[in-house]
Amino acid sequence: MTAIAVADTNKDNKSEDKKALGGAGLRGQSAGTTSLCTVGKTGTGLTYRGYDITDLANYAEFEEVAYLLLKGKLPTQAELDSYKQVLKKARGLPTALCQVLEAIPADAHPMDVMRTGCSMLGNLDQELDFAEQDEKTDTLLAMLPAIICYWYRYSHDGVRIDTANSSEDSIGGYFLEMLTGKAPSDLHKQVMHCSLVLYAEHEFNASTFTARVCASTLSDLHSCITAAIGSLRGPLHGGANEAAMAMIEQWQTADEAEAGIMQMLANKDKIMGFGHAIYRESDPRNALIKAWSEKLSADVGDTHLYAVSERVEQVMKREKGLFCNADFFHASAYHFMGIPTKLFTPIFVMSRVTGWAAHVYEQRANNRIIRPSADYEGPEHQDWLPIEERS
Ligand SMILES: CC(=O)SCCNC(=O)CCNC(=O)[C@H](O)C(C)(C)COP(=O)(O)OP(=O)(O)OC[C@H]1O[C@@H](n2cnc3c(N)ncnc32)[C@H](O)[C@@H]1OP(=O)(O)O
Ligand SMILES: O=C([O-])CC(=O)C(=O)O
Repeated sequence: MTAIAVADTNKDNKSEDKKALGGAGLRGQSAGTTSLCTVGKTGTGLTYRGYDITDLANYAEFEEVAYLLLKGKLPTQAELDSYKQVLKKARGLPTALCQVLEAIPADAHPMDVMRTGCSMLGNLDQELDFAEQDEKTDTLLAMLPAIICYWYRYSHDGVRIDTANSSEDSIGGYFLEMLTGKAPSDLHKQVMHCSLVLYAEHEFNASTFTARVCASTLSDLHSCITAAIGSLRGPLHGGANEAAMAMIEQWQTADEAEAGIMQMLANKDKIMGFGHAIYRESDPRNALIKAWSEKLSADVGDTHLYAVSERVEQVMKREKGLFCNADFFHASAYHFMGIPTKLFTPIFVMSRVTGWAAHVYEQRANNRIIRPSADYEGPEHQDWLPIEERS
């Protein structure tokens, strides 16, 4: 009797909670404090340390935003120049890391390559004291583009690239040069700055929260970032930009796209690159990357992909009231720049490592181990059964 009464009460509480919190997934609950970012609050709804995302995306280089997140203020020109020099000098991959990357097969998932690369670096460049956190983050930020490009070029083209030598002084430009072996255009470098700025930070999203949970045990930086990469990999989070590309490239015309989306909605499929856990009306990053996608579409003489993407956006609004999140127009933008689809989410990592590291610093500065409770819904007490009496 008692057990049933308790179970019923829990059930009632749970449906009350569900109504109050809009469901599971810790939605609507504050899980800590941060001075890094607001999501869905004032202005366009996204700020980094008080600066609106539109200003940052339109006027800042990615390295300025990295500095803002990691060091707490926008850099002066002299500070920015010297920060970029530090990052540039740290790019060359250690031989032992190259050897590990060469052992990873060409059909590996590039996010697994990023995870392994980060983890291996944690063995070669150990964080022995939290006083080293800035230096370790700089090295990671500098090496993540090199890690993915070294593996990609070796496993796909049989080429060992020289990761230490590049005239490109920005992370975006360096990535494109390492990937293609050619100097990138100014247009492509501008798009990379915007994209990396948009992806840099987003409060307590799943991967950042993963990093903070790991940091709260007083673990090392590489463990926190490796864990975060694993969380970002999933298609409900960072992996959505690749999934969106796989979807839109099936369609040759906007009408075909409309029919395809209607069918997917009838099948109750999730449409990748749409919806958001926090934003209700729009994701402010969408308009910014969409504008670049349109520009790139004209630049490459695209005949259909941008039109397909726009039609998907219209149909999703009309049918479900859902809007594009940061990932949707990233798909076509990256595609127009000639970036292979499977490298889309690793670019997200190259940027978000700044937000993750800044959150690790915050967590360390005011730490209590993150350890929530759970509502138990398993069986009540059970009597022990010797193995021969079990069925
Ligand atoms: C950078 C980023 O990580 S942005 C997110 C990238 N992820 C994606 O694009 C994946 C597709 N989108 C989704 O799966 C979800 O919108 C998430 C994971 C982003 C957010 O999930 P939730 O917070 O649970 O979404 P939310 O509570 O707003 O969902 C409301 C309803 O809309 C539906 N919905 C939300 N997004 C979508 C979508 N993309 N396609 C179809 N239906 C959707 C949900 O199924 C839910 O319906 P239900 O109440 O009948 O179950
Ligand atoms: O905030 C989220 O849940 C997901 C997201 O948009 C991000 O991490 O950029």
